[in-house]
This record gives sequence, C-alpha cells and structure tokens, in this order.
Amino acid sequence: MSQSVSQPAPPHGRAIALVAHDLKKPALVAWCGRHLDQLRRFPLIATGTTGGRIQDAFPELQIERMKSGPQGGDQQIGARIVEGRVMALIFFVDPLTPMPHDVDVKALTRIATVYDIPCAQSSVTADCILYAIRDGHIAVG
Ligand SMILES: O=C(CO)COP(=O)(O)O
Repeated sequence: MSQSVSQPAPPHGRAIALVAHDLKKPALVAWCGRHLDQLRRFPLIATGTTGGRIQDAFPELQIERMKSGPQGGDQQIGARIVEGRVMALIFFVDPLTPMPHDVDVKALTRIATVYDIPCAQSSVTADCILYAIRDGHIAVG
C-alpha cells in the first residue's frame, strides 16, 4: 500500500504576476528568494522563461507559466488582469535593450494602469507592493 503524502493546498485568490526581461531575470530571482515566505502564500503566474528561472531556483513555489513574453505571454498576463485575476504585477523591465515585442510590453503595463493594478519595475518598488499586501492595502481576493 502506498503511503499518501499530503501536499499543501494550492493558494487561491488573485495572483501575483512575475515577469522580467533577460538582463533583469537574475534580479527578479534574487528578489523572489528574499520573499519566499510571502510569495508561497499567493498564486503566482509568470511568463515562460521568467517562470522557469524562478521555478528552477525555488522548486517549492507553485508557478503557473504562460507562453514566453515574445510568444504572447505578456498578452496572456494582460488577459488575466482584464479578468480580475491579478493583484500585482512585478515586471522588471530592461529599459536599455530594444525588444522585438515592445508593443506587448507597453500593452501589459498599459492594461495594468487601466485596471489600477499595482506594478513594480524594480526590487525596491516590488518590496513596497509586498509590504502593501502584507499590511492589507491591496485586496488579495
Ligand atoms: O519578454 C518578457 C516580457 O516582456 C518576458 O518573457 P520571458 O519570461 O518568457 O522571457
């Protein structure tokens, strides 16, 4: 008879979306590492490559991965925002490298603004968003 191993229930409620351009991925992985206790309490979604990097570094996190950003992943996260399923967007943007999918990047940050979703583009601002969630200033559900 096999022994059942109890898994923690997956968190529910609105997600924290995690996205980073290539040169910023190490900074986002490091940021996640500093906030594992808080991040594991929320559903996490990410663009494909970003989510893979975070998952590799922290296998204990449950991350729903979209397509890669240039393949439509930014748009998938934008759609989740429109559906009311995202409470914060952590998007470490590389402002110095031209992106072939620049329109998608703009569309994602634009739709976050349209829906008044807190959006952080750096570690310090991402910290502020987590403090705001912790202190009840951002609705989780
Ligand atoms: O390009 C991105 C955001 O615009 C991120 O996509 P990846 O996480 O797939 O690299």
